Amino acid sequence: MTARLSLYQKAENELYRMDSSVKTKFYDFCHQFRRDPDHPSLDLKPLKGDGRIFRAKIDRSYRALLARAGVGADGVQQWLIVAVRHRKDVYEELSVAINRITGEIEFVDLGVVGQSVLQRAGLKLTPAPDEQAAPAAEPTPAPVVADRPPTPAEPLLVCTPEDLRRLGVADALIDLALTVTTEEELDQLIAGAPRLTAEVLTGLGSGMSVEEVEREITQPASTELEPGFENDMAAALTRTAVTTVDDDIRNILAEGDFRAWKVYLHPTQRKIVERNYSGPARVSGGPGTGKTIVALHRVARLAAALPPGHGKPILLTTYTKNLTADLRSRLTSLMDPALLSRVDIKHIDQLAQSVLNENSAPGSQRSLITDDAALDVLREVLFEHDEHRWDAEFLFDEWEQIVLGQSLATRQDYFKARRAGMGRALSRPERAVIWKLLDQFTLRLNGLGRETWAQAAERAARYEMERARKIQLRAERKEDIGGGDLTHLDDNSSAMRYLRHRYRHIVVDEAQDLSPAHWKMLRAMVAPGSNDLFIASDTHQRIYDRQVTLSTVGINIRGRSSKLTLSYRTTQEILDQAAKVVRGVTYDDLDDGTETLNGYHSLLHGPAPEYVACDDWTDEITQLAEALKRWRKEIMHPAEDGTVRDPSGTMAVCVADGDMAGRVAADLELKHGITTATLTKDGPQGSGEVHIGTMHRFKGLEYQKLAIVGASAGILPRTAIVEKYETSDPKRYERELKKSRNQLFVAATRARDALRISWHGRPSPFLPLQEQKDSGSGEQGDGEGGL
Ligand SMILES: Nc1ncnc2c1ncn2[C@@H]1O[C@H](COP(=O)(O)OP(=O)(O)OP(=O)(O)O)[C@@H](O)[C@H]1O
Repeated sequence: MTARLSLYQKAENELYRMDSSVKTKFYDFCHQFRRDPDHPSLDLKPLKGDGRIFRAKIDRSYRALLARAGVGADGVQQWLIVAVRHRKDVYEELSVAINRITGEIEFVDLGVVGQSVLQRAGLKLTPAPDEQAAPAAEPTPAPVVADRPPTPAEPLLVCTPEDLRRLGVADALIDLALTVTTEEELDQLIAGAPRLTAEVLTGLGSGMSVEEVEREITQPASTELEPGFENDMAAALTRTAVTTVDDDIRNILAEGDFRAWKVYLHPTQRKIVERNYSGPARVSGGPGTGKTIVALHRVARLAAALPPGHGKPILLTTYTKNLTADLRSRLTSLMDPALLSRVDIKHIDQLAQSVLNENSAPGSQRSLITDDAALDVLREVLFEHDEHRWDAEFLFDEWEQIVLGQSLATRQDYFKARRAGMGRALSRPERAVIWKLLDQFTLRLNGLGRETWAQAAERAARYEMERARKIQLRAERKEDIGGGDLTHLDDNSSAMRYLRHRYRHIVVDEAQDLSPAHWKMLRAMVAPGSNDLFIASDTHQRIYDRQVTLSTVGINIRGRSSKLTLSYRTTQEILDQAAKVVRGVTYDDLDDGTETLNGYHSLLHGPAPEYVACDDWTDEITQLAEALKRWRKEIMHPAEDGTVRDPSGTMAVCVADGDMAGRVAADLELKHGITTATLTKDGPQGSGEVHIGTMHRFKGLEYQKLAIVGASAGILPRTAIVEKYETSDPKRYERELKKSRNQLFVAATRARDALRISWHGRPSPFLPLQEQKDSGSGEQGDGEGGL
């Protein structure tokens, strides 16, 4: 090897989209280049704009654009492939620079900036002379000033060149960005810009202030550059998201961007993964911003830093069973098997069950009962006591939120308990009656040998807290006597002597849905200290009625919170609409603060979501079937190299409840010949092409094309359930509405390229239809009852 080659992330993304014949030739090119960059077949020549950029031949039509990136520690010349272009798209006005904020190498190609912007800025691009047609090379002063258009329009961004410089926009794009006058121009500039520039401009374009962008986008991406190495390309290369081109690259290219998340982390993601936290830390961010990816990489990093040993000192947990299976399979493909064996991967209820098993005599375990079945038991108790002041739903909520939520063990505790967020005030005598009823209810469950999931979690938390208390007590006593053995303690059994916290590190995904009991259990399972808890969550996606303030359960994340804003999943068009579903509603940040979607954006673009008003159920299903068939055709359209994609599992239909899921599946199969698979808690059941499930089941998943069916008023939110709270318990009513709104938000953000929402009757009030109408786009038909 006489040259080392790396591939810039943007170039790799471009390659994924190219015909496979170009990919094969590119691979051969890399092979040749590494052996001998000066081989005549490669025809390596400098471009005139920036002395560091060269172009070389991949084949007759395609060129690799390369930047010299210094010499490695072993003396080998390093090159970075910054782009792969058709020869007619190669211009002289290319530049590479080291970003002053991130310290990364950035490549700027003015060729991708829109013509109107270039013209307004007075720039004209100079095509690079192609080797065959090239006249004798003449020095080309770049860029050339062209005629300016007569009437300059108002610039879109309200900031100064100095602001943009401070925010980290690439120097070559600062003046251009300030000449942009329309959103289309800004989008085009963003699409071709280096990553930090794109994020900053998107943030400013979406209305964030310079200060907000600085705080939420620039600061998290900043790196302290070693003095003296600020302009060192070799040092900058180590900070840049690149793939080292070796024999592995062929597989990466063959697999497409499916593997991209394993290879690269965005600098903001990488920072969050690699930071050393002095205590619990949290990453938040809108759907698809890579919170799960960050959590997985964080596990891998923590595992790599473990001292040698056995056992499983790291816990990776999440809320549901199918997400746990997904985390396991992704982690398996990310980590070395030896390190993976040090990670315990369990969903939160499974974890609680293992604690209860450990603490119960054989055969004495209670079996679990669903909330609906438990509610029936409570109804029986109320009936027997001829109690009508409160209905079973109200008391069940009181029990889960207040009694279990705050682990209240005695009547006195309940008298003193704060009931913030609960709609109805309760006097002391009322509390006395309620306590008695709930006591009867839990005794009844106990007698049946049953308990709810929430109850099990609360019991498990108590066992774990007791265990943590013993560990702490022992440690304190040991410290008091200056080390030594505690032979004088009452319980000096070996079980006690070797009692340790279960985990060294805990990583939690989809944390917004965990209950206070879950948090107490987790807190007690890991010793307080550096890197103890790492939490990934988005409270806009909270779809169970759980609320927690982490600081009240001993988890202090202040000063250790970070936010991701770039969606890798959803197009900007889908994201805009989804964000409107939750706009105007306040969300907590799992602590005392609030969380917003400010700066949430995507660099991907696609068609606007479709809103479809239908006449009735049959019409809705018929139109859905037509859309699914159209999508299928699009997915199976042969690629340039003739390959055809398998559409299985790329499309999904999301509905509000299980009954509707069954009806949609039956109608699609029987009336329209479309095969389906139902999403269950164990993943998709059946081998059909289109996945169908309730909104709860879509948490954490993603599909290329997604349809939401039955988005009608009365269903979203379910009037029959929420209506009764409107007057009797306004706070509960608000909570129920929010839960339903969040479900729609989660469902809509599962779509990658195409989203279609349909209803019959009146549309759901959560759909952003009025704005569609006002802007005169999107919606088809106007639905019964109007909007
Ligand atoms: N650095 C990256 N490079 C390429 N793809 C990425 C990167 N980070 C995330 N992705 C991709 O973006 C998609 C969303 O990622 P992920 O599921 O981690 O997001 P999330 O924030 O957890 O989403 P949600 O909150 O909706 O569950 C996935 O397909 C993932 O592979």
